[in-house]
Amino acid sequence: MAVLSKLRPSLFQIIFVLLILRSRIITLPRDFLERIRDATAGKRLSAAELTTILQQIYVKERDGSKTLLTTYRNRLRKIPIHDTPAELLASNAKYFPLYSIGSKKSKALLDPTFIHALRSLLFRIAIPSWKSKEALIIAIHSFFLVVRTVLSVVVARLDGIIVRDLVRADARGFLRGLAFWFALAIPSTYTNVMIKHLQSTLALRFRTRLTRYIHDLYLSPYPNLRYYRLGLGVGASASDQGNEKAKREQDASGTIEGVDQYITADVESWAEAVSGLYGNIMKPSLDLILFTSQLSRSLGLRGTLLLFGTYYATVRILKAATPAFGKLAAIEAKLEGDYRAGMGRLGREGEEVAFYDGGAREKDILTGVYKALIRHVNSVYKIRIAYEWTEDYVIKYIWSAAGYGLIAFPLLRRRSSAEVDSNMSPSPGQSQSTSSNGGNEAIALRTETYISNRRLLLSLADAGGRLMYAYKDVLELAGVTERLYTLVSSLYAVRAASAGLPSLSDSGDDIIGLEHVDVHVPSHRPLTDDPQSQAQSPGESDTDSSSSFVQVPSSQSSILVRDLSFWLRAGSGHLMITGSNGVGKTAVARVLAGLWDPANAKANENHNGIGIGKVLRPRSMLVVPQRVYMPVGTLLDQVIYPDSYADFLEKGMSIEPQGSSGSRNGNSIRDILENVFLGYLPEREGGWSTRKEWRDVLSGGEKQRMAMARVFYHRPKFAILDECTSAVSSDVEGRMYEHAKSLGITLITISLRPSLMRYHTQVLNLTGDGSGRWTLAHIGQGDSVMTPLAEAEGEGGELWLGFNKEIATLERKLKEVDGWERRLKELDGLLKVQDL
Ligand SMILES: Nc1ncnc2c1ncn2[C@@H]1O[C@H](COP(=O)(O)OP(=O)(O)OP(=O)(O)O)[C@@H](O)[C@H]1O
Repeated sequence: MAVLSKLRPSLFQIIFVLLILRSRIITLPRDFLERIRDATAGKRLSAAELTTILQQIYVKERDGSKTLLTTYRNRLRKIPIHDTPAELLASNAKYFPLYSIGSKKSKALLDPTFIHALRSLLFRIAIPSWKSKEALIIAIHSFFLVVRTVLSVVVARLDGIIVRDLVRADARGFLRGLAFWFALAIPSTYTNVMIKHLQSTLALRFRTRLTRYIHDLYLSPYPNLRYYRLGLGVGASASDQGNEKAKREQDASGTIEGVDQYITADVESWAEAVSGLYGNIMKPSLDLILFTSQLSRSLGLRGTLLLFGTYYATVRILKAATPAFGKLAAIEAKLEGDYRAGMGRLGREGEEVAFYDGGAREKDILTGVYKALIRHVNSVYKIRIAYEWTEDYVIKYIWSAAGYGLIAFPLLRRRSSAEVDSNMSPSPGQSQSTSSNGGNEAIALRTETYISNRRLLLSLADAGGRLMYAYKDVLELAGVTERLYTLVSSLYAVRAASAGLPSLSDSGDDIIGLEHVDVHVPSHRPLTDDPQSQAQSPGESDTDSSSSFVQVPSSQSSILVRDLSFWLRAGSGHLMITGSNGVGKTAVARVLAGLWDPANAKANENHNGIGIGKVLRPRSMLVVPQRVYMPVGTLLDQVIYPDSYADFLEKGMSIEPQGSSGSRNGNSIRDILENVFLGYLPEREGGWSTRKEWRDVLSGGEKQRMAMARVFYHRPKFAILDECTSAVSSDVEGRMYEHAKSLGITLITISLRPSLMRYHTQVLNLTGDGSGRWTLAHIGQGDSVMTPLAEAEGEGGELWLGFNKEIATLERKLKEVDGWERRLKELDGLLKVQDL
């Protein structure tokens, strides 16, 4: 009762009112609620307004942040979104060096690398500061956990008191105890609900923090382009000898497989595991401390020592029986990712598979991947049988037996002292009834001690069990932590395009070109072959991990084009790049766009102005790739990509032409579509704001024309067109080329079509004989054939002489057309004379 008296009625009242408010037992009238919503969340929007908002998606704020526009119950909702500051992303890099965690001992719970990884993810990303909302939630969560433990002790005591009053046949005491019991139930249940709620909220917040952080890293703009360059082969250092799994997980090229699985499922599992783990460790630990201190009062020193002995034995037994849950969880996540990636691929390439009628083959592939997953999950289940049996046996039975022993100990001790007392005969003044009353009281008190201790012991067993589960959870968390850490550290390890090279982008905005560049297929390898130096230890985390990796030619033979030099000033002409398939034409575009670094990029360090491996990359350029990308969104989004609707509005452009049709300035999206002969699309597809799977809806040629529409919308100074009109008819292709030139766009075309040559002034031919040779020539007008600018010997030159001869022949024939027409008229005249 002493414990209960400490709880003031005012606390109960406060909790009760809070509980009622939270559970919304009192509901306010609907009209009244609507009025409150109108006042706080703004007026209801019309259908047109809703459509506009859905199209706009977000507005840009002055401070660079964005406000997401969403609708809820037909009202506008604004959600401010702040990107992770670039300085924070950069300063955190030192906390994520590349190394393989969880190595050597699979069950090593306190493996320093795991602790480092967990600390980095937790305190650098999930809880960025102690003033963050997450920290506040943890504080409130901790408060409820403490309240819960205190309430458990109170309940155990009350339990004992109720039974004691029952044994005493004290009706008033029993009813009073019952009243307290009901009163205690309110804060107890509320506390339980709040603990669960706060845990879920915390998990969600962790997930959001991590997701945003990883998005900011992964979808980094040029020059990092991590979403692209990660796929080129800068993965975690899989060469750490102890980490077989990491090795398996990275394919031969060193990329991380199934990044989507890491960013979606793994982030979610990690957030849930971490938030759950806090409660699962904190609560039972508190229980253990508090219950043990409560119990030790009645158990005495020997009993308490026995209790600790039981804890120790339990930990030893279960540790020995615990399998490597972390590893198993990580492998399961990887296999899940494989299966998910397989399904995703089929979804994307459905039509291609259907043309081949490849369903059966795809089924085989997917079944194989699924079987591997199921085999693993099954084996985990089997491994768990032995573990869970041991756990159950130890926690339920050994602990219960130890509990009985511990409870019996003080009771039997009291009994033996009572027997000593009873052996002494009662004094003559003592009546029989007094002695029987004293015996009843003793039994009642013993029952109270027994019931309270038993409840505390049961709670203790429960706490012990949960701690053991928490141990298993930590092991599983280690697996997901390893995967997430691998992802974040690999993202940090991705080197920016030509990082550290002074040459890139300093060409101003007017020149595009290459100076003595060796083009190669990039292959990322550690600077050193010594595996120990690649897998850093957490202590070495201060070193910049990104400097450990460089792009190096995988072998000399992988050089596609050697010592390539050319440049083009905006408006000074147009270049065509040609050569046979696989010779490296697109590779040249990749180097120009900064996706691939030149093989000899580092060599220009000491080259006083003479650019070796130098890329002249203007800011205003657009590359239109072979495969047209169609983003999710409206028809308008297809034209303006990668601009958003907000950017489109900012540029002051309109969808439909302004003013009369005669005074069109070509600035409207309608005009742009007309120029690529897609003017019919808005009407056909149901308007500009129609959302469809455009990849499937548009034909191959239409997609390519749409890609050209993007060029006309953005009007870059330079456009690299990589066989992006191969499915377009030659007349439309020609007109699009003419229009691009009329907009002042300097073209670099990669194509095998000789007919396109007429739109260019220079031609770069990659010979494709394995030597990396090339020729660059002017395309002459009229009779003059090409003029070599820089020439290397090879067969490519002959090909170009052939093309130019053909052009010269065609042009000669065109000149003769007038003569033929004159002759035709003469013949017509002669025939008419003969008829007369
Ligand atoms: N990411 C990559 N990983 C490995 N090899 C690659 C990669 N990208 C391209 N290659 C190789 O580089 C070579 C040149 O490719 P590129 O795409 O530049 O050829 P191309 O001349 O444009 O060919 P095509 O005319 O067929 O489009 C090819 O042999 C190709 O297999």
